[in-house]
Amino acid sequence: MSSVSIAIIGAGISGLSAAQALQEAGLPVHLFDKSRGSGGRMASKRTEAGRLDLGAAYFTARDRRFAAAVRDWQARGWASEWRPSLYELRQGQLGPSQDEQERYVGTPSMSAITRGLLGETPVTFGCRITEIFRGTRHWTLQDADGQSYGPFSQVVVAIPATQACNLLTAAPVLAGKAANVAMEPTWSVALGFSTPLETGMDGCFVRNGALDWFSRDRSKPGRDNPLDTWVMHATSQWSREHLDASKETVIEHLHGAFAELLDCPLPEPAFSIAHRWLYARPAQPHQWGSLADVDMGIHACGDWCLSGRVEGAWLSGREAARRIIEHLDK
Ligand SMILES: Cc1cc2nc3c(=O)[nH]c(=O)nc-3n(C[C@H](O)[C@H](O)[C@H](O)COP(=O)(O)OP(=O)(O)OC[C@H]3O[C@@H](n4cnc5c(N)ncnc54)[C@H](O)[C@@H]3O)c2cc1C
Ligand SMILES: NC(=O)C1=CN([C@@H]2O[C@H](COP(=O)(O)OP(=O)(O)OC[C@H]3O[C@@H](n4cnc5c(N)ncnc54)[C@H](OP(=O)(O)O)[C@@H]3O)[C@@H](O)[C@H]2O)CC=C1
Repeated sequence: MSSVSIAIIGAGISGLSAAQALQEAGLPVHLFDKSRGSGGRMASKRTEAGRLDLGAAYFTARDRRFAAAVRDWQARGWASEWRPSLYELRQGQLGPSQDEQERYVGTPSMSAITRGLLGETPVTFGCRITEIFRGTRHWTLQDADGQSYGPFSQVVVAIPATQACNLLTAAPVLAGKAANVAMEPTWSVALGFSTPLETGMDGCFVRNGALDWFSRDRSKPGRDNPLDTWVMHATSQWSREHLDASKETVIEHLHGAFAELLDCPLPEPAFSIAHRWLYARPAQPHQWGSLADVDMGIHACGDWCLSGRVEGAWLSGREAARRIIEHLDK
């Protein structure tokens, strides 16, 4: 086996899932991420109201391999089951909508899972990769400041499709597939209240107008935020139509939609924050697993290759790793 590292661009759940599987097979990896930390859309934002899950609110585990990984994360204290009191808006009426679905969250915040998976893995943060070149045998990466990294035996591109296609030019078939995946935006807003809201709801599927979903942070296990914080996600359509709205406008609008829906008085929030996810979810899910030119040694993975959720992203990273290991074993 080669002692030259495998480069993984993106330290979200798909990149880290690939990294873990490759390292378990004895292959050295090096991760690159443009952010200051791991997690991507599964990260939590550090705010004056505590750590807030402004991206993925929770995840489910329907695949047995992913369910086994989640049990391992639970045993390590990185994740717990979340049993929210769920509501739904149906024909204009809010009502309880409990189900048997098991849902999980990172503890004490969503970030704990990717922090745990990252462990001691070599990583370069604050590094936006802009180009990937293949020489006669190896790959070289270049970042936005013109700095080069390499050599690498293989490259795994584990970032949203819209961004991935720019890095996949060495493999035009892969670049073409990524270019055809539209990613939808999501505006996310958190509001914090000094007095806890008097409602029995912990989470609510709204899917109407501006609001898609909202949930109460303190109903999740391991949270000890000083305020009663609520995170709301706008629908894809509303987010698209308000893509360039100011954060203040978005907060005001989602606050208003939340207040109209609630079954209790809503005091003025003591804290508010908005975050725009430009590439939140693929418009249509694909069942590719991962994309690869195995002979060249270039792979793409992420939620857009499989289901558009945390589970799909994790499975896609595993699949990219499996194909690399299989090819090297030949
Ligand atoms: C608001 C919102 C709510 C969601 N809710 C849920 C939910 O309830 N349940 C669920 O299962 N899923 C949910 N999701 C989806 C889930 O978060 C994603 O499916 C999953 O986290 C995607 O992981 P990933 O590794 O494919 O990509 P990402 O998490 O996007 O990771 C990609 C990483 O690559 C980095 N990167 C990008 N470009 C470059 C570059 N050029 N160079 C270096 N680094 C780069 C980014 O910084 C990022 O860290 C939600 C997403 C959003 C935005
Ligand atoms: N905003 C984004 O960018 C974004 C949001 N995503 C949301 O993530 C969850 C995850 O989906 P998953 O399949 O893992 O979870 P669920 O089984 O909880 O939800 C799937 C959809 O099923 C409906 N649903 C589920 N339970 C109930 C319930 N008790 N009452 C009413 N409805 C329920 C609901 O919508 P649909 O009926 O299918 O329209 C759920 O959305 C999911 O919420 C995504 O919207 C993922 C990625 C990006």
